[in-house]
Amino acid sequence: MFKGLVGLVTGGASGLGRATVEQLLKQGGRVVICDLPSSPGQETAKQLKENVAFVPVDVTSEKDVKNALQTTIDKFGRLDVVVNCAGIATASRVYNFKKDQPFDLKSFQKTIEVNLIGTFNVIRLSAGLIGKNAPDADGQRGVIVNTASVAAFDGQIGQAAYSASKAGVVGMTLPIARDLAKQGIRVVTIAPGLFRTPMMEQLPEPAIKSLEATVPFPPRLGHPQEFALLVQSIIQNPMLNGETIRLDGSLRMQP
Ligand SMILES: NC(=O)C1=CN([C@@H]2O[C@H](COP(=O)(O)OP(=O)(O)OC[C@H]3O[C@@H](n4cnc5c(N)ncnc54)[C@H](O)[C@@H]3O)[C@@H](O)[C@H]2O)C=CC1
Ligand SMILES: C[C@]12CC(=O)[C@H]3[C@@H](CCC4=CC(=O)CC[C@@]43C)[C@@H]1CC[C@@H]2C(=O)C=O
Repeated sequence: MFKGLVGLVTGGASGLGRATVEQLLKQGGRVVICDLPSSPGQETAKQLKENVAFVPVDVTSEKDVKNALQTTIDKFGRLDVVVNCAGIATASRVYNFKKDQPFDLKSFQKTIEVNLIGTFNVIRLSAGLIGKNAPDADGQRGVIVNTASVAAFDGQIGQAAYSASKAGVVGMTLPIARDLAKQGIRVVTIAPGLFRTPMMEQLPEPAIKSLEATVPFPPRLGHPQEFALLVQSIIQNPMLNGETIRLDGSLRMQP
């Protein structure tokens, strides 16, 4: 089923995105990695060698995303699957009473811009291309997978911007799935708990250890490959659509 499949993965140079790129390639797919010019995307594509291309993309830019889609067509001739992993994590309380300072509005806007609007930008621009595929026996033309976070549901202190951005991704999942249903394009969102990636590794190891202890089972950070396996299952299972799936070892984050 994956043989010849063409995927585009945003944030594909690192963490959950990179694991997804590797899994799609392992299954016989071809992949376009979209990530910031400053990311290790070029080296990643070189390491992975065949059936992979890197395109420098800021997901908030219409021009960049259109360019990535054109490269996808030029190199691989079609697009079947989009996986949106690009994202940033920011943390600040709504008001810092010690410094007598409100939340910086630019930081709030940037978080929404990348995590929510960037995801929407990629979906809106790629849907037309996926819709050009001939339908399979089930009428399916392709799949879009988004990445939210459990912070969309149990946002912690300091996560107003991050949680709002991820809740937006959860909120748009069903309406976009409905918008694209007639074309046979499915839309599913994954809400990961805590995964060991460079984003998580910004935290000091003792903080990571104490976070791990809050995960009921298995009491550890998720491996990025476990995220990639869920992406694979979503692609394989035609009944999954319009839904957000928590992937969190039953974690409910504390305030
Ligand atoms: N690691 C974790 O525990 C969790 C991660 N997530 C989400 O999963 C997604 C992937 O995160 P990780 O792999 O952990 O982080 P990461 O920091 O390892 O990877 C994120 C990638 O997104 C890219 N990126 C950032 N802004 C971009 C932009 N404007 N345009 C294009 N690419 C951009 C970065 O360059 C980076 O390569 C993010 O959306 C994150 O919010 C959600 C829940 C938990
Ligand atoms: C986003 C997430 C939870 C966080 O808020 C942190 C982030 C790792 C980097 C961080 C460093 C800090 O000093 C403040 C907190 C945070 C922004 C975490 C990575 C994954 C977490 C998540 O999405 C959980 O669902």
